Amino acid sequence: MTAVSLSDVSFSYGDVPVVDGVSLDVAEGEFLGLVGPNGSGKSTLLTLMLGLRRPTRGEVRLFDRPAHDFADGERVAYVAQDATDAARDMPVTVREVVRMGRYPRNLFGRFSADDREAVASALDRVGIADLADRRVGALSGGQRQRVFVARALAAEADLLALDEPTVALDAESREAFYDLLGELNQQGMTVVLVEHDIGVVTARASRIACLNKRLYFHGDTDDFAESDALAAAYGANQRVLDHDHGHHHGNSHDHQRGHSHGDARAEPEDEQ
Ligand SMILES: Nc1ncnc2c1ncn2[C@@H]1O[C@H](COP(=O)(O)OP(=O)(O)OP(=O)(O)O)[C@@H](O)[C@H]1O
Repeated sequence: MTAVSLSDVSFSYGDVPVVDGVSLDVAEGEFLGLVGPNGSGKSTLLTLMLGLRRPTRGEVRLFDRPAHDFADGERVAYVAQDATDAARDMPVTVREVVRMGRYPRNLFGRFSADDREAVASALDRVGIADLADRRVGALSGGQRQRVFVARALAAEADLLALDEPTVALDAESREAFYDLLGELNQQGMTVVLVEHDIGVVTARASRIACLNKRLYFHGDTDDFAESDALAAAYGANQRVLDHDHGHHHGNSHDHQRGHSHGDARAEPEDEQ
């Protein structure tokens, strides 16, 4: 089955168009990397995919139903860009956050043995079982991201959507986190990941969508490296070099400045 299907989707904030005529499908079990320059509409497209915004034109379907029909937390888990910042001040434990995955609409429900088992198993799968009783605010950024993934697993989500989840992490933690996403994808989870570091995405994702308001590329990761879509989407004056795995990048400073290097090699073009 198709997890997400976008047909000619456009979106404007007021009269400012930010997504223009995007059509693409995400198959169940796929790992899609959504890349593009800052402000290219990636986060907006992700929220459209999840039915959190309605397109100004076109249609979005999730698991063969209109995306906006989905209840909060139903089949889909979303780790927003600022989720972990907000969590820093929450006076709750790791276990309590993961439990929320069991009751997206009923935080005060009674927990069955099944629920307890699902929470324990989710904590275990993301490797933070030993942190279950710690306060979320007392964790590292990488550990906190795992809490949100565990909550998605406890909710038995079929689609995990993440928006630049490792921006605040150091290089080692981000690699470990993406290894985890890769493992979950191997186990059947559909993953859609917005990430500005093209090298990281091409190392993990099976499919790439490259966006700059419109779609410049959608296809297999291997074909992306060969295509000139990257240069076209990022515009002239943007030189993309080989990814240097030993080089630390991807911190918030990098993020604001622009883009890290990708495996894909491209020369600037005159387009735009
Ligand atoms: N709530 C909003 N109201 C008005 N304009 C917005 C809003 N959110 C985003 N925008 C604008 O829409 C455009 C696309 O933003 P979006 O956050 O989707 O891009 P992005 O590719 O995810 O960017 P980044 O990589 O910087 O996170 C930008 O020009 C942004 O300023």
